[in-house]
Amino acid sequence: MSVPILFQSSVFSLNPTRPPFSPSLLPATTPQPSPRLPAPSPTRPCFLPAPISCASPATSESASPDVDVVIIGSGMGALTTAGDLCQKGLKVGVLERYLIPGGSSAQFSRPGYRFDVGASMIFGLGTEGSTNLLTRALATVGRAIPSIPDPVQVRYHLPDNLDVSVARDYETFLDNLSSLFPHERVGIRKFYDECWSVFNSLNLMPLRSLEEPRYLLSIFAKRPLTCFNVLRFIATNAGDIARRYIKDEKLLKFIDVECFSWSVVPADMTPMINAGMVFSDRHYGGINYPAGGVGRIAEEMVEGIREHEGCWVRLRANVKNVLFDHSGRACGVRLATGEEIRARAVISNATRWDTFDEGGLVPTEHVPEAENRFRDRYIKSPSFCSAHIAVREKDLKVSMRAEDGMDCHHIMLDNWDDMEVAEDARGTLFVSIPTILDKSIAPEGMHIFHVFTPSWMHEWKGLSSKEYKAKKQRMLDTMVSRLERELVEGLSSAIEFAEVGSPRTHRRYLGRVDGSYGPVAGKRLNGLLSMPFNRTEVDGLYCVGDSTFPGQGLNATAFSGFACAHRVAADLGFIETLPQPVDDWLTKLLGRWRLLL
Ligand SMILES: NC(=O)c1ccc[n+]([C@@H]2O[C@H](COP(=O)([O-])OP(=O)(O)OC[C@H]3O[C@@H](n4cnc5c(N)ncnc54)[C@H](O)[C@@H]3O)[C@@H](O)[C@H]2O)c1
Ligand SMILES: CC(C)=CCC/C(C)=C/C=C/C(C)=C/C=C/C(C)=C/C=C/C=C(C)/C=C/C=C(C)/C=C/C=C(\C)CCC=C(C)C
Repeated sequence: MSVPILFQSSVFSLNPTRPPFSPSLLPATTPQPSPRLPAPSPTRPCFLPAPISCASPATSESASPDVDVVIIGSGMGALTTAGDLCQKGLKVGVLERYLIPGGSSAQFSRPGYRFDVGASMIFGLGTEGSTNLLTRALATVGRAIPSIPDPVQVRYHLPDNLDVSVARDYETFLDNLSSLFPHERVGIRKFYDECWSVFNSLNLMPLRSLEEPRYLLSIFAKRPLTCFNVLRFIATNAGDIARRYIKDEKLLKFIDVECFSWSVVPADMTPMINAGMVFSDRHYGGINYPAGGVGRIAEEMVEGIREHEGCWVRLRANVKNVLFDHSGRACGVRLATGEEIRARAVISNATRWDTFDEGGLVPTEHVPEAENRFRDRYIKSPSFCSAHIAVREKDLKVSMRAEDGMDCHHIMLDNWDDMEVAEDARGTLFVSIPTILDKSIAPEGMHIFHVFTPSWMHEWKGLSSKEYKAKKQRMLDTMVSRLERELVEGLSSAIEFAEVGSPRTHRRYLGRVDGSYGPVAGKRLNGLLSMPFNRTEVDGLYCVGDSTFPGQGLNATAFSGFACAHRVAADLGFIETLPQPVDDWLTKLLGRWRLLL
């Protein structure tokens, strides 16, 4: 049975009859006034260097006020950086090309519904430790949002009838898995305990910029054993550790799927630091759904940033390129409208490719040689074909109640060989039903299903409009029939409407090259240290988000946001560093060492 696709060309676009979020967040036509530099700030310390003048000859007086830092994009990486910088007393401007903030963590509305653009499985909203980075990001702007704990991170429906629930409680999860592989009971515990060892170390540290030597020296001095434990794992991948303890090939395949489900690469290519975070935090802080939808996090961040004097967020502000002064230092941005905004530092939350590739934000003559190293090591991961589906509960033949055992997140795979990308929706199928946790995001009696499967841009190129629509319909039908067969009987006749997004949709609405989920290692790399940090080789230009250490994921990009804010604040004189020559020398030394890895 074929499921009708409604609004299919406008997925992620806004319903004009319903504001996407509180009206106070609607695009500000006039940014809040910010004093021109070098206005003294009460929090600005005496070691602040003289302001840099951005004297682009082609630059006329900008209509917008100058800021300390201008940020391109409003993904979670950008908003975390902005929040932390505002809190440190800097004047920050955020420019987002789309109508809603949050990038892949935004939400779009249809009458009565709030759909999460990206995944609904949220790490980092816990209350304890130092790795609850979304909670911490919200706190920088004085915000907190209620969240709903998810008792099961994910339920896997895998080949060979392997059905595994990842319970919030660690021991319950180990028991579930060990009952399926009793001969590997010891190995299973050893592998996941190693993940805890990484996590416990990270969770003891204040998480800041790893390219700021004063911070690094201070945490090594305070917690030497913890740091050496992190160093022990930082150049390894999860597959290496899993193989050390586990021999059963089917169990190793399960661990591949466990890694692939968030890193989009198998365990051998997944950095152990990230595996340690994900495989432990789900049992520590847990997976928590933000009440009202994932987009609430970005909305609250924006409201909080706007409350800081001189800080602003502008929507519908498409940055065309970065501006440079006579010395080659990045000193502002030019919008598609021709408007120019000057800043002492520029941060790009666009992907590395959208920042540095031809036609990107940085003109070719300013692209540093060092970018070739990134291109050589990292490739774009595939994008997704996704469907946001509104479903009538009364027409389903299964109970959708958590109490009856229905989980919010599922991963389905019919054939081990199809894990990475299989054409026509045969690959890994990701399913989230956030209304199981939060009924407020859909009308009474309705559910939201968000279903997606990896898909490459090239499969969607060169299609006529009719072929494009037909392909979307085929993908939707395949995804729905897989789901109906394995989990939700009656689904196809309970669908009110569905909106399908392709890699082309993700490119268009999220501004991500080829709609990619993010960078993945193009060849086997040693762990995480070769991933770029936030500084670039261009003076005054920084990157934040999933193209920087430690990669994809909201909590990961929030880490990159805190790290970026720390390094930028240090470079602009808002945080005390080691004396400049020593700071420079040690940072260079660290950079050289990372090149050897
Ligand atoms: N469960 C989860 O953990 C979860 C859920 C959702 C998203 N994610 C992941 O979160 C990460 C978030 O990523 P991120 O912070 O790197 O960013 P992002 O891609 O989400 O956001 C980047 C933002 O920059 C904007 N932008 C790009 N170019 C621009 C330009 N020229 N001018 C103005 N704005 C521009 C885009 O419109 C977008 O809003 C991704 O890895 C994503 O896959 C994870
Ligand atoms: C010398 C040097 C440099 C150094 C030294 C040593 C040290 C000190 C180090 C340190 C380090 C650190 C701090 C690190 C950190 C890290 C971190 C924080 C990380 C994080 C991570 C996170 C992550 C990765 C996450 C992720 C997540 C994700 C991606 C998710 C996703 C999801 C999805 C997609 C869902 C799907 C499913 C369904 C729907 C079912």
